[in-house]
Amino acid sequence: MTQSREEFEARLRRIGAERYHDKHPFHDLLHSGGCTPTQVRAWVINRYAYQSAIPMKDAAFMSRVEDPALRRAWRSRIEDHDGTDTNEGGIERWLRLADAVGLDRDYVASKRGILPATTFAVEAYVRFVRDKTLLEAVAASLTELFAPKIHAARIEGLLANYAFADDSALSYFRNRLSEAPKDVAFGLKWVLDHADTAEKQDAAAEALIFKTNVLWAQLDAISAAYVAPGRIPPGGWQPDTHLIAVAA
Ligand SMILES: O=C(O)c1cc(C(=O)O)c2c(n1)C(=O)C(=O)c1cc(C(=O)O)[nH]c1-2
Repeated sequence: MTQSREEFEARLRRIGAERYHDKHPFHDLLHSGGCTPTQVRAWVINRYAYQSAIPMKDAAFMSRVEDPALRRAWRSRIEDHDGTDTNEGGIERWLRLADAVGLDRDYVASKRGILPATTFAVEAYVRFVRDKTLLEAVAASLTELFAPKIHAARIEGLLANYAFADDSALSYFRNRLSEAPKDVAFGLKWVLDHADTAEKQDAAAEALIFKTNVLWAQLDAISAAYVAPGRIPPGGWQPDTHLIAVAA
């Protein structure tokens, strides 16, 4: 049976409450100051896979949109990450975080050393957005409903617990606090407007679940490789390599 707008929105929010990666133990470790410099660096390196793929998935999305108004509403997402003449952009901000934790930013940007499972998860998201319906693609982006809370917790936790953390290092997250709400307000309304049958609502909910799995799998991969006992897969970043002379 088709759910009302309100019921369907509540269903989407429940998916976040149950499955979003703020529940992952690696985030508790990171935000509470329990990560070693190696674990923080492993997270920065691997999360770059996600950061660098986001504008590519948004470009993949836009390449399929016939409606100029939808493309116009969407394109700021690419600029938020890639930057403009007046905005350095999220990718550059992420590389500043890499600098701050003592990593060679060229190594991070090269994406060598990213864990296999992280790569698979991120590629699955780009492919999902390229291949599924537009409704499923927009619904998958709605994990951003839950992101501002984790970004705020991260700013607070990192500032309190790590010497590397300052306004410059954490500017990525502070910017997302203002960028994400505009994206998600648009995306949520679009999904609620377009998921007008039970089948479409189910597909949108499944897409959001898929996306929570993309996020969760990345943290599982980092934990399996870098949290004790820890087994780093062949080709994964080796601790104490590709550093610059700054203490994390
Ligand atoms: O730090 C996080 O926990 C987190 C999560 C998510 C998310 O929920 O997908 C995004 C981001 N950050 C983020 O910074 C970001 O730019 C972003 C874009 C998207 C997307 O699916 O289009 N998700 C996220």
